[in-house]
Amino acid sequence: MSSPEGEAMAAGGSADARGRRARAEALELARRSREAYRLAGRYEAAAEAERVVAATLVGLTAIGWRLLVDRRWPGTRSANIDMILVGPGGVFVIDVKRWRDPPVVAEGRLTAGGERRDGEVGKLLALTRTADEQVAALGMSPVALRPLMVFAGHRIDASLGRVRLLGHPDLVRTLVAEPRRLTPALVRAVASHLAEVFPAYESTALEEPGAEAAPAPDGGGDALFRTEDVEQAAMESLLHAPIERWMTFLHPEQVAVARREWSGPARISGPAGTGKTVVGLHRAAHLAGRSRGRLLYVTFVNNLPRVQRHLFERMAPTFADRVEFTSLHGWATAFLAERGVEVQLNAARADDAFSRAWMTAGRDSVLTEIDPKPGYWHEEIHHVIKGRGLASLEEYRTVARHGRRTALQPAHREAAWLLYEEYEMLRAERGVGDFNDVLLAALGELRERPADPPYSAVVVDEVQDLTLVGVKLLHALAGDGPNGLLLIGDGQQAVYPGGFRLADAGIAVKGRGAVLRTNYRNAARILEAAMDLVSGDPFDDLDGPSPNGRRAVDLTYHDGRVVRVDAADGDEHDRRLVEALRALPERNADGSASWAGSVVLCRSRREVEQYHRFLVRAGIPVLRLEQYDGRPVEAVKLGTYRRAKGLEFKYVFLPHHDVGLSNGALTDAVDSERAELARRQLFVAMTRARDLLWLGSVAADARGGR
Ligand SMILES: Nc1ncnc2c1ncn2[C@@H]1O[C@H](COP(=O)(O)OP(=O)(O)OP(=O)(O)O)[C@@H](O)[C@H]1O
Repeated sequence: MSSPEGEAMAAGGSADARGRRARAEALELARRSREAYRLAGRYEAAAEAERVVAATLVGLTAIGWRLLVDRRWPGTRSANIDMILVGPGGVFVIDVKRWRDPPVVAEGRLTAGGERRDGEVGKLLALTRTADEQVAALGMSPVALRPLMVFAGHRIDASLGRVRLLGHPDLVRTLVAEPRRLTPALVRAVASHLAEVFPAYESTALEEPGAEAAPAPDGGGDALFRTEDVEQAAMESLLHAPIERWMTFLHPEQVAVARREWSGPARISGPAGTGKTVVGLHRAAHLAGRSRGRLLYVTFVNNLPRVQRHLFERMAPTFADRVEFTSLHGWATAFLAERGVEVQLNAARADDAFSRAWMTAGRDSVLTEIDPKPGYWHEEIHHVIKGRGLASLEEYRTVARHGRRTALQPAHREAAWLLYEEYEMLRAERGVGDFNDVLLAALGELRERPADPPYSAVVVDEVQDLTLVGVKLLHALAGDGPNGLLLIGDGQQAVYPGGFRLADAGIAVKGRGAVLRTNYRNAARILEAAMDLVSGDPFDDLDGPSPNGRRAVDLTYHDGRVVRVDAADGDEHDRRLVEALRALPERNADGSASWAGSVVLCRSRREVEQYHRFLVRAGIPVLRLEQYDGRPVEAVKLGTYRRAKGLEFKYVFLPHHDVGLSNGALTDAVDSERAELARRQLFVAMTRARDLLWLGSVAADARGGR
């Protein structure tokens, strides 16, 4: 996922220039609004407050906004919505209200003078949906469209779902302060499109120049709004980095997927970098706009929800408090705590129980014929036996171990089951649970009593990394209702062994799938290098196996480089890494390298620790991915391949990238399985890079580095 790395600093130029621009905009707005006010006096026998609203909106046209007045709404019966305003902050469908009694919003309802006025909100929403459809044809996401009720003569600032309610004194300031979404050219293009699809009843009187003008109110522009307030609002908008383009515009096919009606659980798949998460986020916003309930956006890795939440807050601030971003384990732990169920999660003590179990039931068993190292069997227990929630040896005997390439004989399955039972006994003796226990307990609890209030939709990102129990849990949470469960993922990027078919989880998605095929992230050379690595590897993609790793992907052209460094020894390797980091093309104002868009990724946590110390000694600021939330930080990010799931960076550095990959023909099935997993993990790391991929390696005899 892209983040506004580096853009914040570039936003709007120097502080002085921004200040001048904000002041100029405020003055121009005041001047034009005064003119409009005088004109409004000529053409309308309008109340003073209404005249002020109209004048200030017209004034916005002097600073880059487009105003469409008195539109016809084809296909709708209520045609009395007043205006559509298009500007740097997006599209606003505006209904100006001239109520005698002040509007009141309480408990999700709109009233005035003690009478309910929800119908008015419903009407505005319905018209906004018509506009949603029209902008979708331009590839514009509904997140950039906001229905606005403006109250002449009253003061209010509230929201009812998607609808914002504003009194006229705060109107201009609020619109001007919006972060910038549309460039001037896009404002023109969107406004022209809307002018065509929503034709005017007649040309508006307000826009005609008048020969005679009524006098401006006392104090001129100050009676319409305070110029200083608008100046401050313009400054606020200029201080924020502009909203990334994909947060407003998608490929029309992506918009169609985000808005599609699905009668039950659905699935979005596609190779790395094809905008799966982007579509997932837009879909979450779309669903939030149509329902009143909570939504859950869940993924496996811990730090990704933080990054996604920040992206969503920028992209669709209106709905930010409606969507919960969380990791699966984070959600399950909070849910169990809410229900008063205790699971003493202690991964370290659970691992210790496994080591003991291995000593008694593993290391002298037939399992060593397959793999003498306990790691393989640890994974077998966590991803296959417990991860699938298997209840008996009988079940385990016949289960298809999707994603694990090494065949097990009945004797091996029996031995693995005994090891599992030993582990469970020792773990229980210690009174601790592992991650699977948390998910199993949450699933049991949910089956007994559903979540209250329920989620109206659950979006699962990176679904390929979940265990079967994890997916069952989310299915139990979302149910089989329309637009309830959306699974997003790509089997080629699975970084854990094991695997399952959706049918195993009782989830049917037939006929409700979308495949994305255009890579928007990686430069062609980077994607090519990554694809080369896995092109011979079949992979499991939840619905069934895929025969090989080379997939049809369309590329969006952009330049980029793959730099391969073959060093004679570890010291040279690391020296060249530092040189490459210092030579990054992006610079700070003082000419030093900008680290904001770069990441160093390692295979293991141990290696991360080593590189952390090394980079700090070399005077390079480091931010661990555990602390990264997607916002720009002037430091090199550092973490494991697994932690980098779902993220993206301009510059990606992979030291010792080829350790653990197969060099020749591997005869041992477990070794080839391990090498294949290592390739897939490296593939994930490589496909995080947008513009530069640095691949470090050391001649085999000198491997080991520092
Ligand atoms: N329509 C679009 N126009 C321009 N850029 C886009 C578009 N859609 C997506 N992108 C860009 O592509 C990048 C990759 O998107 P995203 O992270 O959603 O892909 P993904 O399929 O989830 O990737 P992965 O599976 O590798 O994590 C985004 O950060 C965004 O910058």
